[in-house]
Formats: sequence, structure tokens, C-alpha cells
Amino acid sequence: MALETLAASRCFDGEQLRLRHAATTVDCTMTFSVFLPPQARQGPVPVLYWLSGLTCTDENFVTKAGAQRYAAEAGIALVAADTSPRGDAVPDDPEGAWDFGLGAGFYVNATEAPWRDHYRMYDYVVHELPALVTAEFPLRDGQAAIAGHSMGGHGALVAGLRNPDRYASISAFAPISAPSQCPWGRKALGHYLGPDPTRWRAWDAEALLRDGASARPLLVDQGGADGFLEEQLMPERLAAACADAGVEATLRQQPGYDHSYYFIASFIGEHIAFHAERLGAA
Ligand SMILES: N[C@@H](CCC(=O)N[C@@H](CSC=O)C(=O)NCC(=O)O)C(=O)O
Repeated sequence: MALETLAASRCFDGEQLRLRHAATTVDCTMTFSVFLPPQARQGPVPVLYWLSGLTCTDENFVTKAGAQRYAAEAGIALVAADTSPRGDAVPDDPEGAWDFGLGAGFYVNATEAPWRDHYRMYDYVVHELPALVTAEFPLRDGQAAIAGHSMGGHGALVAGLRNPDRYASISAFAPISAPSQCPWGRKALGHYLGPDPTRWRAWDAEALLRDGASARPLLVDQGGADGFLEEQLMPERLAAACADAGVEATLRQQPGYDHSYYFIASFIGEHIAFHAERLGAA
């Protein structure tokens, strides 16, 4: 299947696209979204990759975050990925739970059966999708940043910490900061990577920082009224790991904000400005 355009709409004088393709890393058909700012009509622009959280598709960010206005002003393209492989052949949580399987790929490369055939979301979002969009759209090669929310915040932190050469900057909203330590992460990493926690370290932001990963400029916002804060997100572990590793990071708590896209919409402009400065955007 070639790249197929499912939808195209003018948006803030740019273009919001939804596309579908046959993805090789995850061995299934994948859907993703691209926003091209008006500046892309004049030539290649930098790009911000967005990774969403549990239960999301590429559409949650596109329809709820209100990011296009800021991306159009900054001259940055947005690429929003899906959160897992999809299709009838892709195994799901046996109990149909929403925190694992479909919609919950955790942006890792699974090593265990039956997950390893499709659940290779790290390779998909770090390698395959960027290669595809850079070939198909006016994006500046080598000028990329990455951001995400919750499970996608974990994905952005891990992708960014593992690939300082690929991403100029990293940001996250309410990321799962230490997946090896929380119920969502333990369940997912245990299934995708097997029960040995030492094999989870390469997929855990706190552990990567403690193991010496070189960091890029980092901005994290955490809502103070987030119902998942203490049990699942553990921002204090990220803060301690950054401090102990001597990594400069802007880690903010925003009082009164919950885990929703209302929180993301409230601060996405600041995140895009943060990335625009590091990307040297228009
Ligand atoms: N369906 C669940 C709630 C799931 C949820 O809150 N998902 C978040 C991400 S959580 C961490 O990765 C999300 O972004 N949801 C989509 C949205 O548009 O808000 C439940 O029933 O509790």
C-alpha cells in the first residue's frame, strides 16, 4: 500500500492531514497525522513528533490539544503517531484491559511472544515514521524534536534520551517517568520484554538517566490534580534522577490541572515555543 491520504483540511493557513500506510516495523497498516504550517509552502520546516497516551490514536492530539495555531506561528510541522500496532492480526490484552495491548504499545520493541511480531513501536516512531514523512513532506532532515503525554511522555523521554543526535529537545506532559516502578509500566514491560527487570532499564527514563544517558533540553509539565500522579507517574523520581545525573531540566508542577487534554491544551503553546527555540524555527 502506498501512502494514502484519508483526510486533508486547511487549518491556520496550513494543512492538517490524516494518512495511512503499510508499516514494515510493526507489520500492519498504520494511521498517523501530519500538520504542515504555512511556511512549508516556501520550503522544508522543522518537525515535532507527538506520542499520545493509553487508549489514544493519532487523533486525540490533533482534535483536542489546539497545537496547530502555535505550530503555524512557529513554522513547525507536527507528526502525531498512533499508540500501538492495529488490526485483526495484532494480539490484545487477554482481558481486554485498556492499559495494555491495543492502544498501549508503550513505544518499546517487544521481545516476547506473542507481542514481538507487531509491538515494535519504538522502531516505528523513531525510525520508520520519520523516514517516511521526511521523504514525503517538506521537513528539514535532522531538525526534529519529540513530545508526548503520559505513556507518550514516557515514549518521548525514552526516544529522546536514547537518541540525543536525532532530537534537538524533548518535552512531556505528565509522563510515566519510571515505568519499572508503577503498575502500568510493570504490566506492559513484563509482557513485552519479559519478567527480568534488568531488561526494562533501556525503556525507562529514570533508569536511562541513572545509567548515564546524555540528555537534550528537557521540559516537563505535571498537573497537581492529576489522579494518576502518585501511583503511575512519579515525577519525583524523574526530578531526582535528573538532579543526580546533573541533567538540566525544567520540571514544572501546574497546580489544579488534571491528566486530560484540557491540561495539554493549556500549556502546548509553551512546549511548542520551547522546541521552536531549540529547532531554530522560523
Ligand atoms: N479509558 C480510561 C482512561 C484512559 C486515559 O486517561 N487515557 C489518557 C492517557 S493515560 C496515560 O497514558 C488519554 O490521553 N486519554 C485520551 C483523551 O482524549 O483524554 C478510563 O476509562 O479511565
